[in-house]
Amino acid sequence: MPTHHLFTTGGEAAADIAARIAAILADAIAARGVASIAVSGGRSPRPVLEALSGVDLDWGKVVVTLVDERWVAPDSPDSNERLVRETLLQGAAAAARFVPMKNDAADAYAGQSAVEAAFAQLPWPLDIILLGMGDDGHTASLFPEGTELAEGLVSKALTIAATPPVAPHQRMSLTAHGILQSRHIFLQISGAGKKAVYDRALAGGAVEELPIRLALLQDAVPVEVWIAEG
Ligand SMILES: O=C(O)C(O)[C@@H](O)[C@H](O)[C@H](O)COP(=O)(O)O
Repeated sequence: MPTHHLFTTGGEAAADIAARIAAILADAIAARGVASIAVSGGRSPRPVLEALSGVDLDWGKVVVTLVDERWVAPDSPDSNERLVRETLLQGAAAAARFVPMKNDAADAYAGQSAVEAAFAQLPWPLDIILLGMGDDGHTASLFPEGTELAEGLVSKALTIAATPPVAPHQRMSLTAHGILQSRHIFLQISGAGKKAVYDRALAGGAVEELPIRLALLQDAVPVEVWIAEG
């Protein structure tokens, strides 16, 4: 059962998530000399990443990567790498080592083996995986009815190339296996619509129906969920 943190506004939730992330990263540096986090893209993480950027941490010992990426140029407005560079990797936090999920391959399928090789070098288990959830219950780029969903749930690889059924751009995503190679899973939920989907996911059922269940219906990795009303 996840631990829940309830807030009225997304801003309050974001500040609290950033503080929790900072504390875990600091503990990881103290214990192992390195800290690692994979963050999601989309809208939800932006205020978290901005708040985290201002935290006093030994950023040179922090590895930052992504939960998923859209297969677009790193300067595209749709690039999650761009989001992370513009928000988190500023000021002192620019000293963190960023590991991209996109390379120069013509498409995500052609680029996957090089991404997998780069990800194999990360310090697994990662300290924190920061997930988001779509209105359809997808997490990372593991979409309900996605062609690659079944493989993404059982693969022993860390990453998978995928084409979303509806959303734009080919994706590179962590697999379920990759997401569960972590010490902490954090999830951000905001608004009544997503809260309803979240409650349905938590109540149990097929992971294929609501892929966020891959994180919620397991007890190997502790999960914390920040729920904001708006
Ligand atoms: O790059 C992405 O699109 C994601 O990582 C994706 O899984 C995201 O977390 C959800 O779609 C929620 O997105 P919002 O936070 O924008 O609602």
